[in-house]
Amino acid sequence: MVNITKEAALAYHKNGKPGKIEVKPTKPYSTQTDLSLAYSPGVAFPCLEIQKTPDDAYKYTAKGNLVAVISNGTAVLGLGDIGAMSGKPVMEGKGLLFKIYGGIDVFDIEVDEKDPEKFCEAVEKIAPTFGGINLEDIKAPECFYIEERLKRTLDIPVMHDDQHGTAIISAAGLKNALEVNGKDISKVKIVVNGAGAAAISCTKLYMALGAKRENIVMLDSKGVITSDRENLTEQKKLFATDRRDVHTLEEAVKGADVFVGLSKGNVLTQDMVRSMADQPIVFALANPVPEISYEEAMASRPDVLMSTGRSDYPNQINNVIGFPYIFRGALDVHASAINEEMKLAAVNAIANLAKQPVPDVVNDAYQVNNLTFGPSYFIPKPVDPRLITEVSAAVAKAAIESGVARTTITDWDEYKNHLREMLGQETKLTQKLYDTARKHPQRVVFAEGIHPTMLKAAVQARNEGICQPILLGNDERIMKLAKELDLNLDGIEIVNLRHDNQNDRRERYARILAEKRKRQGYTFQEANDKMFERNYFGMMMVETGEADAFITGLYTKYSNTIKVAKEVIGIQPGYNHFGTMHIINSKKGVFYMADTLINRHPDKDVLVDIARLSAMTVRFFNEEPRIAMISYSNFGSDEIGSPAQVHAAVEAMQTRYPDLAIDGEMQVNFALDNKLRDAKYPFSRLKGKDVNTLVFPNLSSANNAYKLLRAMNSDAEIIGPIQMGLNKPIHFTDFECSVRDVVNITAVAVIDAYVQKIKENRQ
Ligand SMILES: NC(=O)C1=CN([C@@H]2O[C@H](COP(=O)(O)OP(=O)(O)OC[C@H]3O[C@@H](n4cnc5c(N)ncnc54)[C@H](OP(=O)(O)O)[C@@H]3O)[C@@H](O)[C@H]2O)C=CC1
Ligand SMILES: CC(=O)C(=O)O
Ligand SMILES: [Mg+2]
Repeated sequence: MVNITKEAALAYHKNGKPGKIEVKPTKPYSTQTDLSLAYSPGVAFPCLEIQKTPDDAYKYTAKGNLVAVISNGTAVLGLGDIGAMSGKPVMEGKGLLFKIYGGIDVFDIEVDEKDPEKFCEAVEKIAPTFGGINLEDIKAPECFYIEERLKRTLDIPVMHDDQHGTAIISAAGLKNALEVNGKDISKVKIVVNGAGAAAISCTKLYMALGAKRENIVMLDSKGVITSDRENLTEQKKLFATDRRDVHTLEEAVKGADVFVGLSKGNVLTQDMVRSMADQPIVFALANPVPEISYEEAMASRPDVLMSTGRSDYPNQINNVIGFPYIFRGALDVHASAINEEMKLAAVNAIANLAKQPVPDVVNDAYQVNNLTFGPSYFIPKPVDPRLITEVSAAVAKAAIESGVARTTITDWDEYKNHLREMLGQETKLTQKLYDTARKHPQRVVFAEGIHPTMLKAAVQARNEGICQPILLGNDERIMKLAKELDLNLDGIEIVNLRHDNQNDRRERYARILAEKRKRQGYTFQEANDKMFERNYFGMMMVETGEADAFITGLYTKYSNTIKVAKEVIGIQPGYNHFGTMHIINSKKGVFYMADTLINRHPDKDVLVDIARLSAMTVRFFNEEPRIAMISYSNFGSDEIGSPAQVHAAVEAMQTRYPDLAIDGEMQVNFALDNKLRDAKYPFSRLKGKDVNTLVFPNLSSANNAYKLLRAMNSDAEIIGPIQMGLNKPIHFTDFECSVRDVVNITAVAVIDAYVQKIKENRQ
């Protein structure tokens, strides 16, 4: 749990550029021509096109991806009516969340106007700027009128987030919490504390899901809303109870199954929670202070299913899990509204996602091993990268089906890929690897079946359809671990090499290896002993064709694996060395780096082999290599030691491959900036070319370069290590590889195996 102090929060907002968001140009602006296009005279042309065809605003301006977060500051979080400008940090915060989770740009607009008519007029006048309007923190009952009117008068999606964003996510939470405790929504007794924007809308949606009005008791600041109370607003009347035995919260929650708080902090006591029915659901959603703290609720009884609106506790129910994705889906089909169908589609998509296996990135973000559906995880986490694909696609589909979309989407896979790319989660390369592997799945042996990362990766690779996994290891221990991690091993073979059911297999492998290495002094007995080691055994499976690829390295040191690979598999003809490459899949492009793991102090000949292998591997990924041989010196400026070796390797490569785009030695900045390079070294063979391959002078520099990128949490995805130069698809992992890393390597191994098979068939 994170402890946020006032000082830290103020410093966060103040430091650097004050506030949290900024506007950035999206078109070039460095030359006179750029400026003439961006502004006068060029800008007149799109203006006139839009005048003729208003929908062209989506084509020529930022409208289609721009949402206004508009508030008058009358119900800012649970802080109350603090005024328009005081609410600005919250509205900027919404802007930040829209951007990072939905890729949507936001102007936050604080309107100093409490009169609903005048407020609406202001919004209506600025609406042409935007593709959608997110109303925020406007108090009840005015918010109901405001939203209804703007929905009627505007032809873009308008949503009051505190009403519907909250309703969608809390309804998904309620649906799942009821699945956890096995209760029926039509029978549960629900107490809603609060009768404002959020509470009314949430309760309406619970009823749409099956909750019964007669089972609901709602309270406002004056206590239980009974039907005999005077001066009730229209919205409160909808939920006024005919019961006369309850007046206070304490009385209302007695025996209740569900408490939903959308009111203010610290109004629910531990005794009240204790008085509720078995396995009570407590959603204490007031912000920033919930109706009861997470700690207090959990200490009151062990069976409580607890949520708050805060990100620092489990089961966060907060509209952030809804609004970025709801607007994303609505904007992408130019929807004219956000309707009930779209809201229900979002509820179901969010609820279903919590039941799917959780990706590593989410476990890592919360520093846990294994989030699984249950009492402390029944709502997806806001950082879950699948929210954008699942929720936005469901919303967009519902908009199309319910007739409010003005454009359509036909290829949903492509749409989802586009969403992933937009957020930089997935770029084409990774997608291409998975798609290719999926078309040609192979039998992949995972050496360390008992390692949780490898076990999860094997299961995920099977789920992705990219391979038929074979796990090496003790079957009982693997099955026990799978049970603990809630993994299904259907379709995955386990080979316990100590008790292999193919009785003669170890012996058979030993004979083959001994025969192959007899001239290196190998005896059958030595080879037989080695077959008790997973790397020997697994590589022999590939060597004999009983499997297609092998993944190892989570437990084993490279030096050991390298030795075994050389003995069992051997280096490709025409090479004396092998190496590894890491791929940096960044917003700047895809870069290939070698040798990142194997050759510690390469001399000229080793560097030549690494450069040749790199060229071959880059072509394997369907790209033409453009290789910079890296050093701390440029084109001979340093003439001794490592730069001289690199220089000699470049000369050898250029002589041997006159058409290959390779040059050096050069520093990394010259490699990656061709303008800089061309200006200073116009003679280079790489003139005018964007380098895509970096061959480093030694292991320390290559290894540190990719690890530095990883440690800096850059946007780049790092794929690898990718083995280059062995006779068969034997691939290695890092000790610290994540599940995703291992699955990525598996995809590469599968393609590697498939390509080798094609080559063998041709020969
Ligand atoms: N987790 C989430 O995603 C979200 C949380 N919220 C939180 O919900 C709360 C309400 O927000 P919102 O609906 O927008 O605000 P509103 O101002 O529209 O509504 C507040 C409601 O709370 C009632 N209330 C105030 N004090 C009490 C009390 N002691 N007991 C019972 N009811 C009380 C008010 O009663 P009366 O009608 O008598 O004035 C009113 O009905 C805030 O704390 C907000 O942060 C809101 C949206 C999303
Ligand atoms: C989360 C939110 O919108 C609120 O508390 O007002
Ligand atoms: Mg709000």
